[in-house]
Amino acid sequence: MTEAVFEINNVSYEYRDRLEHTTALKDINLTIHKGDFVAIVGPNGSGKSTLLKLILGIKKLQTGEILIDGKKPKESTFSEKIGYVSQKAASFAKGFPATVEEVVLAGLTKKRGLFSRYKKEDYARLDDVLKLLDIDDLRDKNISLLSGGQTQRVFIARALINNPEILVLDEPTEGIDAKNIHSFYEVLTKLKEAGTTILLVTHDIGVVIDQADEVACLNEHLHFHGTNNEFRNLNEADLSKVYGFPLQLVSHDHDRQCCEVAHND
Ligand SMILES: Nc1ncnc2c1ncn2[C@@H]1O[C@H](COP(=O)(O)OP(=O)(O)OP(=O)(O)O)[C@@H](O)[C@H]1O
Repeated sequence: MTEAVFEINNVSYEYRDRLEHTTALKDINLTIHKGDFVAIVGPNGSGKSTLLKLILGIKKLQTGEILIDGKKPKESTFSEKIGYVSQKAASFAKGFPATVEEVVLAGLTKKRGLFSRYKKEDYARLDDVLKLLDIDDLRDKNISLLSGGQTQRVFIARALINNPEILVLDEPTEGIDAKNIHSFYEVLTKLKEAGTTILLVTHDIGVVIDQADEVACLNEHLHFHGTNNEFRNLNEADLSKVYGFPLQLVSHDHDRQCCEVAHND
């Protein structure tokens, strides 16, 4: 087994305001290894985004510990090696007056500074990521004129321009059509082959069990963490238990595949 990139130990999290406390995560233990493609699945409100935000240091830990590359996040330089695409990245782009090239290059701001000029190697890397995501023909277009799927690719390119070792994606295929979802997963496969660790939050269980190496099912607690084969071999009762609410498997063709899941209630 390769070394651990993220170690999440006994992590709990509550949103607190004056009137109420909402528990988002309870006692989560999860280790993610270098080069793995891990999908985090769970129903709405199950704590997926909260867990990603804690891992990325966007939210402050309340209970437990998260180690990145064996170190506390503050002592680690690893955060520079993480590319993140948030759930709402594409919707922020509406009405934003910038071209695709400008948005993707902005991914280098942390490395190059806000006002420094980009280098020749930055433009070479820009060419590479635009080609990888098949958006090189859009480079001079205003981002606000793109479709949802194209915009999502632009934000993935922006996360990739730094050559991250880890890519963290929060529901990246939301609002994208089937054809574009397929080519999006092809990109992830290429990145995985190149050694990138991928952490993907999604509702798309059918696609995920084909693509990811491991599946983690979250619903406040971590109900299951195992290989995609172990996940695939769960029976309906187990699946409902690990997913955290009653589910019915919908089989396709002759193969028993949990391509889709539906509420029983
Ligand atoms: N800013 C906030 N203030 C209060 N409660 C919040 C806040 N953000 C999230 N929550 C609550 O925390 C819980 C977990 O939310 P979270 O966004 O992590 O879930 P999720 O699994 O990512 O959901 P979805 O699939 O709908 O994106 C939910 O009950 C949610 O209502």
